[in-house]
Amino acid sequence: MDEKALADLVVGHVVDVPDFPHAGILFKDITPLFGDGAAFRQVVDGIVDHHGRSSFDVVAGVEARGFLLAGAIGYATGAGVLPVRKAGKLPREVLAASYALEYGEATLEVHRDAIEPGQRILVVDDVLATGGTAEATLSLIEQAGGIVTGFSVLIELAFLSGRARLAPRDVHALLTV
Ligand SMILES: O=P(O)(O)OC[C@H]1O[C@H](OP(=O)(O)OP(=O)(O)O)[C@H](O)[C@@H]1O
Ligand SMILES: Nc1ncnc2[nH]cnc12
Repeated sequence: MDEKALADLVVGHVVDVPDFPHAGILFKDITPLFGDGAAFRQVVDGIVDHHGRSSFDVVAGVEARGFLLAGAIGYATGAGVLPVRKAGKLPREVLAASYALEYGEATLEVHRDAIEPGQRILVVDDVLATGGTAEATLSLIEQAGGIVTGFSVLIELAFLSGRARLAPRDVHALLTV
């Protein structure tokens, strides 16, 4: 499926919800896309095709919505998944990074021993907004000696300029609004 068709597919499966979770936020609800098996498969394939299977060793997904994409890509490619979790969920020694996102603040964690030095990691999530979440994920992976080979998101909110915080890395968005 070409890039235009993928963007149209995402457009057709997103619901804009005003004032969620706070007044002034236009929330991009992508649950209809995950609920449509054919569409979900097309976006997973589109992400893998963009980066190329040989460009990464493992797929990192950011809790919680990023897990849905990472699980599917990690399974489809046989690469497996690195879960990037919200604070306090991982049971062993962690690396942590705190950050601000479009509508709040949080801390992300990975197990300290989950990343091998030089391991090539594709990071996936549903939405790139301010880039705070993605930048914190990048910092965790690099602290552990991993290499982020690219980012993929379903939707990029370009007016929040998150992409600039990840330069010069490859940031791939199926839909940019
Ligand atoms: O670019 P940013 O401004 O950092 O925002 C993007 C992040 O915000 C959402 O996650 P959220 O923390 O709401 O978590 P959820 O997946 O658990 O709903 C989204 O899934 C991204 O991870
Ligand atoms: N506007 C938005 N919609 C959905 N997820 C988001 N994460 C950060 N901003 C968001």
